[in-house]
Order: sequence, then C-alpha cells, then structure tokens
Amino acid sequence: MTDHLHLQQLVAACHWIGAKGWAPATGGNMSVRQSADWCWLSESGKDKGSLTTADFLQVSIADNHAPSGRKPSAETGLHTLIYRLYPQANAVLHVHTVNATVLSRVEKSPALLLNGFEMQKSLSGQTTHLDTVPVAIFDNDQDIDALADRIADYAQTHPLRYGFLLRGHGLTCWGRDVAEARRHLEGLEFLFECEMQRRLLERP
Ligand SMILES: CSC[C@@H](O)[C@@H](O)C(=O)COP(=O)(O)O
Ligand SMILES: [Zn+2]
Repeated sequence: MTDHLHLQQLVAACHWIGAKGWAPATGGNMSVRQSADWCWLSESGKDKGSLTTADFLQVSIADNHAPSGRKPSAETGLHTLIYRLYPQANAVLHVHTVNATVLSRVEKSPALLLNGFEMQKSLSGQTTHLDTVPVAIFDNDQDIDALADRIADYAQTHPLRYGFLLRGHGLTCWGRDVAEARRHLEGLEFLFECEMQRRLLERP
C-alpha cells in the first residue's frame, strides 16, 4: 500500500517534470526506493512525462538486476549507486533541462559553485545565501558502470548532497522522499537559471 502510494507520488512527479519540459523526447529517468534492497525504476526509452505506475520496474539496488526481464533505464546504475551511498535517499530524479545541460558545459571545473542566492535555502540543510553550495560535475560517459565508479570515487572524499550534474547531459538529484526530491529539483533548476542569467549579464 505504502509502496503504491510512493509510486503514485513518483508518477505525479514525472508528469510535472514532463509539463515543465525537463524531460524532452525520451530523456530523463526516475525512481523510488522500495526497501533497503529494491527500488522501482522507470522503463528505458519511454516518454517520462506520460508514465503510469505500470512503467516502473523493480530493480535490485545491489546489482541492478530487474527480475521482470524488461529493460530498466539506461542510467539504472546511477540510481542504485545513490541508494547504496545514501541510505536516507528514497527518491531519485534525473532530468535534461537546458540550464543543467548548458551550464555543466560552460563550467569547466569539477563543480559548479552557487553563492549569493536566497533560493539556496530550498536545499535541505542550507540556511543562508552566504554559503557557497558546490554541485559536482562529472564528464558524461556512455559507459554507465564506469561513470558510476567515477562518481563513487569522488563521493568518498566529497560527500554529494542533493544532486550532481553530468556534463552536457543533465541533472540527477534526490531526496528523503518524492516531495524533497521535487523541491531539490525545482530549487536547483531555479538556481541554474539564475546562474546562467548572471553569467550572461555580468559578462565583461
Ligand atoms: C534521449 S534519451 C538519452 C538517454 O540515453 C538517457 O540520458 C536518458 O536520460 C533516458 O534514458 P532511459 O533509458 O529512457 O532512462
Ligand atoms: Zn539522461
């Protein structure tokens, strides 16, 4: 029952993401944790803005196995990595927004640094615009196992909070529940838009 409720909340989040234009074509993928060992992941290749609960497949968090035999997201390995790294993470959202895609290319360093924005407080634990919030950027890779290994290595020394960027690809973020993952997504996307505008307008 709780399971079904969480999946329904995730489906609502997918429709919201679709309406925002944050998962164009078949881009994006979404998941929710079912237990310590299992999660529900969106099926690969679907339009994520019009998913139903039947489009989510059970996947093993330990080894990405999907007992149904259907194909879960191509980026399954990034979702399960987050569930393994952060037991408090219960929902993961991956989107292809224009701001995340472009900013992650324009910023050449390993992290986008956000500073001076009130909306930083939309991110759990942030209490002031005066802090600098780093959002890690990983070079994109079609080899998701290799990408997941790189992210896991980085996370050993730089614990990831809220989410990370994939260069020229998009944003992956998470939360304690679907509501928090949505808030992090909306907050980060707003911050990316502000940072993009700031860089454009302050350009010498
Ligand atoms: C045009 S979709 C690009 C995909 O390779 C991927 O980045 C993505 O987000 C969706 O993949 P999916 O396998 O449907 O979850
Ligand atoms: Zn993607």
